[in-house]
Amino acid sequence: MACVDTTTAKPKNAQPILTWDNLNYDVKVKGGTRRILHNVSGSIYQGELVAIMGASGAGKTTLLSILSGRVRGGRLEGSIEFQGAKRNPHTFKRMLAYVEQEDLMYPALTVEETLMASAQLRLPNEKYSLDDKKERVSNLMRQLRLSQVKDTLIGDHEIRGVSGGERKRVSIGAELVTDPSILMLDEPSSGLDSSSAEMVVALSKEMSRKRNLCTLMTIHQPSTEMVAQFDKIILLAQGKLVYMGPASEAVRYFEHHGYPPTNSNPASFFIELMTIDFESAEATQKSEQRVQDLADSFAKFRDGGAKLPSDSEKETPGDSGISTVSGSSASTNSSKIVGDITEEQAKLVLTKPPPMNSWLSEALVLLRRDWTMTMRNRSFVWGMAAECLTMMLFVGFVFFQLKKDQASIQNRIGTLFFMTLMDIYPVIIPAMVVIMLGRTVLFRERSSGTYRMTTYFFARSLSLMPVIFTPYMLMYIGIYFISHLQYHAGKFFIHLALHLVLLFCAIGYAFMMAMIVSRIDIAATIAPVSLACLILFAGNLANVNSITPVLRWIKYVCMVFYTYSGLTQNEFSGLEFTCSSDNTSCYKNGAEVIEFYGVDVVPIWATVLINLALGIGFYIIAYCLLRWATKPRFLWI
Ligand SMILES: Nc1ncnc2c1ncn2[C@@H]1O[C@H](COP(=O)(O)OP(=O)(O)OP(=O)(O)O)[C@@H](O)[C@H]1O
Repeated sequence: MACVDTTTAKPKNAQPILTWDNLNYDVKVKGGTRRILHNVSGSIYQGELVAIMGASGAGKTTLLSILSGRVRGGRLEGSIEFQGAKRNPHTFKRMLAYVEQEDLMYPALTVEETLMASAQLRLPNEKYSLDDKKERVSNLMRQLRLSQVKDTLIGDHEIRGVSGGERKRVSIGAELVTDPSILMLDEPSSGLDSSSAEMVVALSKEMSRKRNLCTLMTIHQPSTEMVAQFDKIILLAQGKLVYMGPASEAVRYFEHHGYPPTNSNPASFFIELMTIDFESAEATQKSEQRVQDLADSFAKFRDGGAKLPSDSEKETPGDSGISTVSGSSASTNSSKIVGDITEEQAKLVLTKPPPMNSWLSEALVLLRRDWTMTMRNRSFVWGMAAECLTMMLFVGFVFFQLKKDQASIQNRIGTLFFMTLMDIYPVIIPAMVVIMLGRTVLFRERSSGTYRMTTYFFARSLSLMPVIFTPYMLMYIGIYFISHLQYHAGKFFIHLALHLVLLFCAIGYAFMMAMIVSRIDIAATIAPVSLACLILFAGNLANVNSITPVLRWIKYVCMVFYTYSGLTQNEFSGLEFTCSSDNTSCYKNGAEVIEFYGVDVVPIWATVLINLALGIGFYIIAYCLLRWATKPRFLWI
């Protein structure tokens, strides 16, 4: 009797693109460890569309994460080979396109901008001109049926954008813009209506065929039509492999092993078989036993050569018909492609690849992308402008046209201190939120090695500066003249320089805080407290010379202290004040005020330089934290 191999359904003479052997994965749980995957082995070929299916908690995402090299924590055993050799982590991620369950993209970019940024960052300029990249993106949009929404924003729960199905296709497109060998998708149908989910699966199949790509996806409960699209399925139950082979043979396999189909949808039938019933202790034990039997049967079946008797009517000598399921097109293509690995690809497997493009080209692409996003963040841009205009009018008219009497001393000090605080609170917190909003996309892009961290850091900081510096400088110029601070060109420019440097520090501080704390709500609580501490040492609320020596040093790392000190010295030096008979104490000139407030410890030029150094220090710390916080800590075998 003719038999068919149902575990691999491999194209003749083809080498698998990815093979995994005896994968065991354990995680720490309260009171010990829990095994999530048990001795899972398998292989996939180019041109195949493969689904990992199983009930919730079966270990689908875990298996996909391990195969993609993105599993964190726990203990991993076993081996994985890419194109017949041990994987090189640096190069594997360039050959792999990984689409996470959540569509992690910038909501303020359009579909075309998102794909174009991916093409510009991930395709080498040496090989592809800008026009080539545009053409590639345009073809991709056509293939993924996205052309009609190319100018629509990606969107999120706040910004109206493309539909869920379209967003998923953009996520796929952003990964397929290069020519990966393997596409992995984690639950691509989750959250989509049935027709969008079917479209995603159908397009994945089309892409696999056209590009000779191996596509592996986890999927919870596909429709009958979707199951029919898969070349191969991998069924997991409680982390155990219960079937791996052609999708079309799965029902027959279970029937042959004593489980006749109970549902017209094969996926529902498989899930029923593999689900643990928690209704009662007896039901749980029975279903756990069934899963164990299924896993044992499959292990035995595979060890015994994985042959199912073929249907007599289908039987053709020398050809089971099964391998055609896994890829009539795949079979021809696979053997061709495996032999067709370019010299360049072969080299990549052995060595760490150089960055895709030059530092400058990468930085310019990111700067453009970040600038577009910043300018589309209307609440941030207009919020900054409105805040500065309001404060200019408010502060300017509270401290309107200051005179030279004794009351004006307090008012001048009030104006300068308030202006210093304005550089801090209203800048740091919104800037921190804006920086943190892109964290998830940053993690995704770093995991796939899309760009250098230095270019990201440069672009992100630079794109924020004009939006903050411009309204703030205009506000300070306005207040300066409305309040009538000393009309002296030198003093005016020093005043602006002191603010500019403090704003530079504030953005660095915001970056640092955004890297220290991973959640916006926590950051929004910690940042004001840390700033309040700094403000205490600014020299206005407490006389810095009278603070206990144990804490007095803090003023030397307090950027607010330097700016306030510089502004006060700049404004008061050279001023003469009038005294009237009502004044119980009287400052005759600015020098006396400066001395009384103890703000002359550091000369003005030094306050500017020290703040510049502190600012650079914040950026350096923020950069180191960025590298550390976003460093992929994946287990690798
Ligand atoms: N790091 C971990 N620590 C503890 N338990 C974990 C860890 N990772 C995974 N698990 C557990 O392992 C099991 C498998 O998880 P996994 O996310 O792979 O399942 P899944 O099949 O993808 O489920 P779903 O369809 O619901 O997403 C689950 O019970 C999960 O709670």
